[in-house]
Order: sequence, then C-alpha cells, then structure tokens
Amino acid sequence: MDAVELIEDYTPGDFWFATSRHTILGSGSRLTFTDTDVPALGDAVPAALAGSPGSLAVGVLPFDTTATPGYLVVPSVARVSGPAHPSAAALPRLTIDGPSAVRAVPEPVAHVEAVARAVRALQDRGLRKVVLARALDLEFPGEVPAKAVLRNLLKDNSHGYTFAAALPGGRSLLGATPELLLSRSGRRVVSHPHAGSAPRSADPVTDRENADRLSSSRKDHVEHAVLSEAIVETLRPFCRRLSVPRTPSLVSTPTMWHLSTMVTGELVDPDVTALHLAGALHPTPAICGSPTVEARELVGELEPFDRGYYAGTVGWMDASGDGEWAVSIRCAEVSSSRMRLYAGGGIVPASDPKAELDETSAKFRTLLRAMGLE
Ligand SMILES: C=C(O[C@H]1C=CC=C(C(=O)O)[C@@H]1O)C(=O)O
Repeated sequence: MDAVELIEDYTPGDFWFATSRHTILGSGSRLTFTDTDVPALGDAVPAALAGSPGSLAVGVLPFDTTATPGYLVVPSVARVSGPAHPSAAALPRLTIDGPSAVRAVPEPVAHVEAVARAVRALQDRGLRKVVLARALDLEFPGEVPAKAVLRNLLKDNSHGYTFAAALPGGRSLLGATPELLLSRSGRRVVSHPHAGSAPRSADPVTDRENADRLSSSRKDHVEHAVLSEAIVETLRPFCRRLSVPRTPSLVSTPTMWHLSTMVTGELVDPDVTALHLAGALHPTPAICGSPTVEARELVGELEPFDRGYYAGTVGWMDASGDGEWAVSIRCAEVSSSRMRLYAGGGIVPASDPKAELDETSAKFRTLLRAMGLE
C-alpha cells in the first residue's frame, strides 16, 4: 500500500505522520499514556513497547509540559508506507467550504503591542530571545473537514512533516511543519532547528529578494544562533561526535523561507531513546526563548491564551528507542466545528513589532492555503 492510498483510510482521531522517508497511519489505541512528567513518559513508553518489537507509540507533547499532559498512544493498528511525495502532489485539491466566522486572538494591533513590550522586557531583564504567538479562531457551520484539510496539507508540503494527532477530549492537532526537533536511528541522532524567517512570494523576483534579505539579515542570524547554540549545548553531553555546520542554510516551504542548521551526532549511550532526547531539548528557543525559564514566564505574561499542543512536539518512537519528533508549528487544533490556528515568531532586541505581525500572518498561510483561504 502506498501513502496516497493510506491517506484515504485516515479518519479524524487517527495519527498521521508523513515525512520524506516514510508515512505512518496509526488507528485505534491499545494503550494510552498521559502525564505531565516527560521523563516518566520517557520511561513508561519504551517499557510498554519492550515486549512487542515492531510496535510504535505515537503522539504529542504540549508546549508547557508541566501544565498540560503529554499524550501518547500505542495504536491498535499501525501501518507504515514509503514517502507520500512525489505522488501526493498529484492529489486533486479538495474544495473546503469556508468558515462562518474568523476571530484573531489577540487583535493584530494587540500583538504588535505585545511584541513591543517583549522587546522592552528582553532589554530590561537581560533575555536573548522570546517567541510570541497569536491565534486565529475559525468557526465552521458543521464539523471541521479535518480529513480534507490534511489531504490538502499533504499535497502542498513535499518536505518536512505533515501530521495529525489525537488530543485528549476528542480534539486533534493538524499541521505541516518544516522543523525536526530530534530523530534517532540506532546511535545516529539528527536535529534540524529552524529560526529566522521571510515570506515566500508568487512573484519570483520578490521571492528571491526576500530570500536574499533573510540570508543577509543580522537580526535573523542572531535569532538563529540562539537556537542552534541551545540545540548543540543540549545534545553535546549525549553525543560522542556532533557535526554542526558553521553557517545556517536557507530552506523553504511553499509559504516561508527559513534559516536552518542540520545537526547530526552519534550517541554515547544507545539506551537513550528518541523521546528522552526530545524531552531534553524541548522547549527550544525556536518556540520559547532564551534563557528558557525566563522566556516561558514572559510568554505567559504576554500571550492571552494557553498554547496547548502548539509549539510542542509530535512524533513516534518504537521499541528500540528510535523515533522522530517534529516541532508542532504551522498547525491548528480542531475541536468539532472549531479550529484554532497558531503562528509565532522569535523576538530579539532588534525586532520590529510590525514586521513580526506580518511574519505571523505569513506563517498562518500553511493552514489557510490548505483550506483555500489565502
Ligand atoms: C514559532 C514558529 O516558527 C518558528 C520556526 C521557524 C522560524 C521561526 C522564526 O523565524 O521566528 C520560529 O522560531 C511558528 O511557525 O509558529
């Protein structure tokens, strides 16, 4: 069975994870793990999988792991196929009836003001970076057509991680993120942090200009360095060899340009699982800030909502401890007829509040495009 056939079998509540290497569809739940203690989850999940080689645990960790529980399941049936692309690009685009109401949370002007306050707080408190997000609430006349949105996301995004995951209370998280928090395959670990952004443009000249401006933006390189340094610092004690390119690369999604750094390492201890490493890295300065504790506090002061499972991590692990955990951004939480889209951006002392608002608007386009709402 190929991935394009697999998507036909997806039903909301299932787990879906499509990468450039493979596609996973997990249905039903044989076991459920839910805990605010990530190290405890990191122990319980591999212990439960130990007797069944080949079985998988799949799910999500929230942004604030101390307040919201991680939610992982061992599906009753897990099917794995090859990559969905290139054939997924030929899927017909599904038409989605638009929402009956859209509300920005907070209002755009309030987000600009929050960013300005964040810039002042960074200076007053001596922080290097904080990530501030905003949301768009969409109300549909009936159930959110989650399967159609997922199919369009899969069609549009040939790179990165297109995902859907069940959340507690019958909700689910849908998205297509470019960012890998951590993968482990035997002793090999990979992290692919992204920070520093510019919008894509339909006009090739403007598109190239945006990319060039990002490549030479000092502010974006600072924003990126805070992140890549944190990833390296966390992974170094676990790895005997760590390879880190000296300068970030320019990468793109259909809607954004980013600076990214591919970090690869070799584990000292092969018993350290993908989930343990993801838990050690999270929350990175891609979605929280630096220093972590102070940045998380500032996020709580300035954002008028709970992030839930946005800016957490979504992925899978197997009985051997291998797995892949992507950063849950460019996503939306779906609950019956409601959908909450999230988008955030890294703020450093040189950030411009209006440009930060525009950046979040561009990041919403991953989901808006999949819904025909660009
Ligand atoms: C926090 C988000 O993006 C992160 C990932 C890539 C680039 C980012 C940036 O340039 O700010 C963010 O750190 C988001 O999309 O909601």
